[in-house]
Amino acid sequence: MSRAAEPFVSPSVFFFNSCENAQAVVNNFFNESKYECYTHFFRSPPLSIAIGYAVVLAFGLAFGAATVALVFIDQYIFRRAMNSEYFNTAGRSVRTGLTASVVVSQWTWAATLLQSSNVAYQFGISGPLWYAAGATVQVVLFSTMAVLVKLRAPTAHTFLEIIRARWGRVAHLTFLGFALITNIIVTSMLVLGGSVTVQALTGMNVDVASFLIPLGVILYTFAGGLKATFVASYFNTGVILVALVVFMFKVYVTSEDLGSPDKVYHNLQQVSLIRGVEGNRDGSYLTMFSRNGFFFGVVNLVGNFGTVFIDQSYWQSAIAASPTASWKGYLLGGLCWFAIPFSLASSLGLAAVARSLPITIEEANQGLVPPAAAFDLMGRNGASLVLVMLFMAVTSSGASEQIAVSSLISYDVYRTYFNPNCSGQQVIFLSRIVIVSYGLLTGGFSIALHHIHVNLNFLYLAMGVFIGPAVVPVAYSISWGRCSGKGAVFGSLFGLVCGLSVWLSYGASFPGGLSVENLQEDEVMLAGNLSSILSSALVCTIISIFRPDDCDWSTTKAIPLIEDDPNAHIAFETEEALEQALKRIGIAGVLITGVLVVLWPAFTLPAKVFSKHYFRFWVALSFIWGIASCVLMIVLPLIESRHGILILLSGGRYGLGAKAEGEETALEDFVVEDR
Ligand SMILES: NC(N)=O
Repeated sequence: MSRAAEPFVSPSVFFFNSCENAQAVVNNFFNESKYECYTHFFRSPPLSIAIGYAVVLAFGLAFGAATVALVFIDQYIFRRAMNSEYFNTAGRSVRTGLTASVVVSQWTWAATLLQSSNVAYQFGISGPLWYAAGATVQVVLFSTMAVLVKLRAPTAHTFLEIIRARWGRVAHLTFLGFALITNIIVTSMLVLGGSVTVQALTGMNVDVASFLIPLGVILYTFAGGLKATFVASYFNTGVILVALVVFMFKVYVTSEDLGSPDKVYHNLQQVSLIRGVEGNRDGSYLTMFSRNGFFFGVVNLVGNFGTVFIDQSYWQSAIAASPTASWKGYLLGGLCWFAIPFSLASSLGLAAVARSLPITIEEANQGLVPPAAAFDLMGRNGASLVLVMLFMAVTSSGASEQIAVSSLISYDVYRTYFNPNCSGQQVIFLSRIVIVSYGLLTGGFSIALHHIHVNLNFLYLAMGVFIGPAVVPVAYSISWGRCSGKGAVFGSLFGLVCGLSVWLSYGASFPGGLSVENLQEDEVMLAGNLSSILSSALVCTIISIFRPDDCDWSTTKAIPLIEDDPNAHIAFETEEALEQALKRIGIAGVLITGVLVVLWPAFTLPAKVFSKHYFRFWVALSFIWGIASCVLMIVLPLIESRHGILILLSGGRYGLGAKAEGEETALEDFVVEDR
């Protein structure tokens, strides 16, 4: 993180090591012989390069082949016509369980696994909570947007179509810029985090890994469109959550070196005494009183509003869901996702501290805390499991990003500005070209970022400065009829200029002037992120109050389809039910947000530095949340699609009775909500 977060050594404790390079030795306060005189953790890759290629290539190809097979069954056995509406919206009928599972997999980035443990490693127990809470609330609040899209723009394919229908060309182009920047930042973070970890664990060249990782994703996204990514997402989410449970049990139950909350607690206390955390109460890793943890929490909150609200992939999943599944899927998905950073970082991130592993700040900022902890506790099996988990996260989120960008280019560039009367087949053709080109391009971006020494931590913290200004105007586009196009455009551009000016000038004021290190300081990131989102919100709101729009949503309801889609026309009763649910969904979102980012952190403050009992309770909570999410995300989509599975397994002999005259196919049953 920043220099301010560098640990300090308590003067009351003397720690000796007899190494020749004593000054450069990192941690190892418990004198573990296997880490004697280590100056960094990854001296040599724990896995062979062949395993790296096997995971990156074979997994990618296997997923690609499985998805192509599913698409084949759907098209040729169940006679599903792949038109452009279906390719880009999955038929607007996906069920709650699968929607939630897709949300979990889309929102599980390389950073979710890596950066969350980095903040646990640097700030202690506050890091996992701030990471998880600060990135869950956006998904939960987005459930309101998901309902509003169904009510006010049921035929939309992208959120930019809504903006164009309301505010016209200038606003459309402005927010198209923000949307593409968001997708590029997110995809680069995915590929960069993935490739650096693949290199550390297997020795594969980062550039080669950056190029190969998007390839398998291209294959299945290319073949099956949005639904293919949804089916793959279900498997990815399942694997990630099972791996999470394995790691939790290893750290707190079965490990010979740790193996119980009490042992972890004892070691964390020892490390706090030897190398306390600057800005934490008593330098302890066991407290929510953490200045830099709090700064990170705010930056995390701001940045992630951008990566949900301005990322087409979340709008796309909302559009793809059936009306009732849209908001339920986001609420459930957000709450289940919480477990991934919280439980994983409370296990692997804290284990890295409790074992005093020789992980340098540079390695931590590259995202190497979980691979190091997993390798330390479980040897090659642990390293392999992290690799698979990471690959699952990168491929499923990467696929969503590819399909999101392909929709933006197809609908908002090609159809809007070049060929308004284009056919569905032209849209599918272009979508596929974009999927391939964007996949390759993001490999290139990630290589470039690596070569200019921009790491995962920097990108993660800086993203809100660039995309934060678009958050409030985009949210207003579907929720506030009086928000004007002028307010939205001026507000977002003003916010961008303001955020960048504050960030760059504040960073330049530190000794050494403008540099990546200074821009990465916690308070600099905090100032830049807050200026971006708040100044934009203020200007957009003030202009809209004085020069209001008068939107009755007729233009957004008239966004044209290319081929007809019966699910894009919402029945009157469904519309009424959604209107009634809207208020409750909004209240639920606000309540959950209040609990996660205000009440929960506030209630931990009286505990000051956690007692052993309090820490046991904390660990128990992370176990319950992790296991419940794992069971729900694996079982719920299966229960919802039991008819389809029965039909498929019995070759069509059983299960059709549940459907009216076999009106839905088996594969549809995996995703289709009862209407
Ligand atoms: N998706 C995130 N912010 O981990």
